[in-house]
Amino acid sequence: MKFVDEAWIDVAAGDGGNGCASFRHEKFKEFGGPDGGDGGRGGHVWALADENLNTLVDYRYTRRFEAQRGEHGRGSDQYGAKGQDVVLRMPVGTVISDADTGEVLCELLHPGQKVLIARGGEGGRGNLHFKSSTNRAPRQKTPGQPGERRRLKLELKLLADVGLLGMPNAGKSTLIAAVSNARPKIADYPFTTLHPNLGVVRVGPEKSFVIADVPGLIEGAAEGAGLGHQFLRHLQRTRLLLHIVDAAPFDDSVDPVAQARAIVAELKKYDPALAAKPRWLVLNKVDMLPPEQRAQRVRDIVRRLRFKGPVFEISALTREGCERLMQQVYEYVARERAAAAPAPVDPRFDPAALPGTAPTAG
Ligand SMILES: Nc1nc2c(ncn2[C@@H]2O[C@H](COP(=O)(O)OP(=O)(O)OP(=O)(O)O)[C@@H](O)[C@H]2O)c(=O)[nH]1
Ligand SMILES: [Mg+2]
Repeated sequence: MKFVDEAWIDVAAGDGGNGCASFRHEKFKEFGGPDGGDGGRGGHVWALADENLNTLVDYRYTRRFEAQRGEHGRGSDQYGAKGQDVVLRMPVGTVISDADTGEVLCELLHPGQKVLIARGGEGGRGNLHFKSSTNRAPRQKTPGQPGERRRLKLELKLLADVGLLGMPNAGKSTLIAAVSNARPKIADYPFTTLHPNLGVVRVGPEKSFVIADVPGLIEGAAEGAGLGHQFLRHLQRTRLLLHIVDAAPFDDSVDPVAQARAIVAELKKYDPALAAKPRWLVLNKVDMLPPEQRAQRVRDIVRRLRFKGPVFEISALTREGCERLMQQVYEYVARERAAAAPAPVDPRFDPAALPGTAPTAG
């Protein structure tokens, strides 16, 4: 399932340092020549495609990036130092455009691709360059040029790493709302979610993954019951499924184990490959279980399901256990990403054909 992650940032390259007007002062020499050095170039701002990143969520926290200005030139032929560059790491697949004009500047397509997004100002010239046969003592110097400033829009189309699976009302949307930036509709009636929702879960700086909330599945979905199972195709490219089970159904006649089994049966009917995907059992609504019965009820469900994989007890409502679950999901996803083959390079990509993308020597 495709999802667009967006961010707006302001970038400012460094201004160039000013050139200097100065004259040599030496003992016993009345007229020293000009010795004012040039200002240094301001730092550039670059975008760098990093295969280890997969969302732009970090750019929602820090939105302004400034490269260092160039140093001013000084006397005694001293040139100002260059300002330091800033390199912004972004996921492969990020499209960078000018937020004001809408013009697409570039698309980061291969890991390691580096693109100049704001050019540092050139340094000014010192008076040592202005010496001529007619002017031995020039006072001219030029100021540094301003660094480029732009407002950029970053866009990334991405795929969900993790899918939520479960009966209507199990609490899938409540969970995604508790842990991610997604704000789906939540209600105490089945089939509240009619369309898949995606959210970005951030567990730390540059540590995030994408989670998909799909409409609830019921027994007979393969034959079209409820909303059917067409939504399951959105889960096919995920790396992990979280099977959300309501561990404390309001109606006592509802058995969480039977509900969980029905989901697995539908999954198998839809696509055995999907059923074979890594799946963790997430028992939700544990806040509704009487504390003295909780451990026993959980053990019972797991034993009767003969579930062998990881089991989590959470309350999407009170958020108990949610953070720990997301940490573990992140670690799992990060390991899977590292093991996956690097993304293939798009042969259509030609940096020269795109405006503003030709990396210049920095
Ligand atoms: N007590 C309690 N209630 C919860 C918990 N999680 C969800 N709920 C409630 O359960 C109801 C259904 O939650 P949703 O998140 O809409 O369920 P869903 O799985 O997305 O349902 P569909 O979109 O219909 O498939 C809502 O009234 C939630 O407030 C929980 O951990 N504890
Ligand atoms: Mg829902």
